[in-house]
Amino acid sequence: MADEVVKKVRTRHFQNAKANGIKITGLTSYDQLTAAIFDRAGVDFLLVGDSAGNNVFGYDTTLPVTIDQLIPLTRAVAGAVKRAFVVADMPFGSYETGPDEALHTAFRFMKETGAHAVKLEGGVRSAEQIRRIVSAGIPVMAHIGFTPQSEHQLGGHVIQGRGDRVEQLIADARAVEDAGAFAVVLEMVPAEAAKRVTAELGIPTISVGAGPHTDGQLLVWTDWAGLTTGRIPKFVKQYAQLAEVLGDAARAWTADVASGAYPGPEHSYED
Ligand SMILES: Nc1nc(=O)c2c([nH]1)NC[C@@H]1CN(c3ccc(C(=O)N[C@@H](CCC(=O)O)C(=O)O)cc3)CN21
Ligand SMILES: CC(C)C(=O)C(=O)O
Ligand SMILES: [Mg+2]
Repeated sequence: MADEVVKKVRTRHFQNAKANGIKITGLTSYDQLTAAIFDRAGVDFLLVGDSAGNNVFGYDTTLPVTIDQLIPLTRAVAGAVKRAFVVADMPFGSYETGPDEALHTAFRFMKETGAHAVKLEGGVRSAEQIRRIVSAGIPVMAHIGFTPQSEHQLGGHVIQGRGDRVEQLIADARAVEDAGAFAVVLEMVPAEAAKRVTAELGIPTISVGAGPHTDGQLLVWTDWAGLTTGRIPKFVKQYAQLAEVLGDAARAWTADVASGAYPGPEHSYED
């Protein structure tokens, strides 16, 4: 039987979705098993986030994550999808010094992983980096509002764009659109601020903790699936309780091995 032909998600899908009022969905993914599951379920894009720092490597923040750590994870995700659009997150320290460094990093992800786009943090401060990467033919997803790579400067996990500071958020949004980003993630901003940005921009907005009035939604998969055991943000809705499921399985297995219930004859080989 011939392989099923699937229409791949492209940047134009993001644009068409905004034009037609169809919501865009994204989850993070760091491995081929979850990538294939989310792809088959119809999630539009998979972000190989530097949140791998917390979720794969066990760091407290995303700051220590390197390009060399993310490349094999991104390759695994890109290799596992048939339809989803794969975005490679550029880690802290891989683009801030200027457009040359940013383009060099973007080239590494595009050549070595099979990702379809890159993402980097920052609005006005990252506009020249975005412009240079886009000029080389690489789609860029921007990320403004709360930007985890600057959490020490921002003073922790603080909601951005409240009150008067909505003007800075709008300036950041305009700067990334003007620089050529095809979409922009808004993280931890008030719903009304995200609504204003969404109305004022031509490119789609993706909310992660930015309320319902954006063109799409994104969550960190381990938060969303109840695998994260630490503090999870208010904006997360858990769609499964994987930590509980796996903990129960591990306890049942341990007990079965202790009692001799596992392995049974059906799990053992004949001579
Ligand atoms: N999208 C996203 N960004 C992150 O930076 C992030 C995640 N998800 N998930 C995993 C960890 C956990 N993080 C967080 C971020 C915020 C809160 C939190 O509780 N925030 C408060 C609002 C901020 C405050 O006033 O402290 C909240 O009520 O949501 C918790 C964990 C950071 N990490
Ligand atoms: C939370 C999203 C936007 C992210 O950058 C990540 O997972 O690394
Ligand atoms: Mg990130």
